[in-house]
Amino acid sequence: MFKNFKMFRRYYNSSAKSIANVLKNKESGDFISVQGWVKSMRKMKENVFFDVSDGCSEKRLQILLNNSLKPTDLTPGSSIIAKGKLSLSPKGDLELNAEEVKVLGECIVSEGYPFAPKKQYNADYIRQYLHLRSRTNKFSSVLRIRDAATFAVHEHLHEQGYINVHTPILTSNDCEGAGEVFTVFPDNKETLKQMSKPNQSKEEAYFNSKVFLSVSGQLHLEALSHGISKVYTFGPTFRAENSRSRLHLSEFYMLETETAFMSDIKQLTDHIENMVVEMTKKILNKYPEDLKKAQDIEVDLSWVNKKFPILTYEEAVDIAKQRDVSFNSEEGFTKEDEMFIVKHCGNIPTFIIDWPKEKKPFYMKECTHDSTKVDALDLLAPNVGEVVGGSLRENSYEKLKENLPSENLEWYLDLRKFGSVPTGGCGLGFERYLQMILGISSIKDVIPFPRWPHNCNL
Ligand SMILES: NC(=O)C[C@H](N)C(=O)O
Repeated sequence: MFKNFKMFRRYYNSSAKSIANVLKNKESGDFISVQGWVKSMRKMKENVFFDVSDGCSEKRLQILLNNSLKPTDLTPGSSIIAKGKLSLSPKGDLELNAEEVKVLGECIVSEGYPFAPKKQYNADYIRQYLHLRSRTNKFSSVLRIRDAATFAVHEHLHEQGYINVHTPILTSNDCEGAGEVFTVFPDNKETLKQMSKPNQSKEEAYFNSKVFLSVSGQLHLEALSHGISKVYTFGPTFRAENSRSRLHLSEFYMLETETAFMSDIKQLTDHIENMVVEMTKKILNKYPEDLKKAQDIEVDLSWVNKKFPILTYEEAVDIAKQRDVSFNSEEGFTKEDEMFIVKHCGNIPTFIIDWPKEKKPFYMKECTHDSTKVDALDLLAPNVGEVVGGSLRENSYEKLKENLPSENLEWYLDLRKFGSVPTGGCGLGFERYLQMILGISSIKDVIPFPRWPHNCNL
């Protein structure tokens, strides 16, 4: 069977190669071993044919095995390791003529395996099996695109000279001031008893102050941007919103950047536009197949070659009034308004700038041309509405002191005393970005284990 001893050794000593690697680097006649899960099977007179995927790429390898060698527990969904010689199928694709197939774990369909081979299931059905979701073709493509987008974030920002920093998850500030925080304190009664001082609430016993899961890394990022001028953080953030909508999660990932020496809102819109476009182009170029497979609907991404429109808040209000004459600017834009505005601007992600001060948090910089407005922005995207929020930061010590919401933030004022610089920053909702490029309706379908009210069992 083996032409010489060297080949024999190579075959039996080689550890299994990834399927993408085999298809890229091996050729007909090579002896290999691969491992993965059986996706579908066809039994013919002499041979059984089955497709194997290891999930690390969208690629599959067809394996053919003589019926006499077929293990009885070889079924769709089982995990296997196969050894044999590559050859070309009649269609010209590489396939494996297996000499040995070992089933590592049988997929016991009778135990209630929820996914039959080749059947399409809708997202609501698949979501009932979060622990088994990565077995489906669609969700494994979503996960690989999520990984590609993560990589694109780091690659792009490093190309632009940014430094990645880790901001804390436990924090005593509610950056956005919206009161949507999860409070953290020890569960252990003994620890609480030991640590509580008289008249102290149990929420304050451990850290001597109330501590929350971070709603945003911004304030810490601002602190770091005063020594390292271009920084970003990319991690989980938490919001205790009572929302079960298709666009909200209790735990989501946010990419936040902070740039020192940034003093014009145009610099910030350019930075965000560049970031969103370049990330998307990287994914489009490197993972076209997975992108197509992960998309719920065909998404028009031609905006990567267009300029993002910029509207003032007033202009956006005028557009929203065309949809609904009774638009109430007190209540702000609804999701429907946001979608309408984006559609009105040609389904290209659209910035809204010059926001009324009372609609935005304390840290945003007053516009020089109008003291009732702040240099804030929202980026609205097709399919999701707001995907990025950001602003120039108020760097006047006096103005900031006047508006500071809590004494806990004295340190934040220090930043304006010691080598203060104008800075600008933003936060991109990572899952909403994925929804936007994948046309996926529910945010719960772009994150492996979504958390939302009444749902944190797995
Ligand atoms: N870093 C940012 O500008 C994001 C902002 N703090 C937000 O949560 O919307």
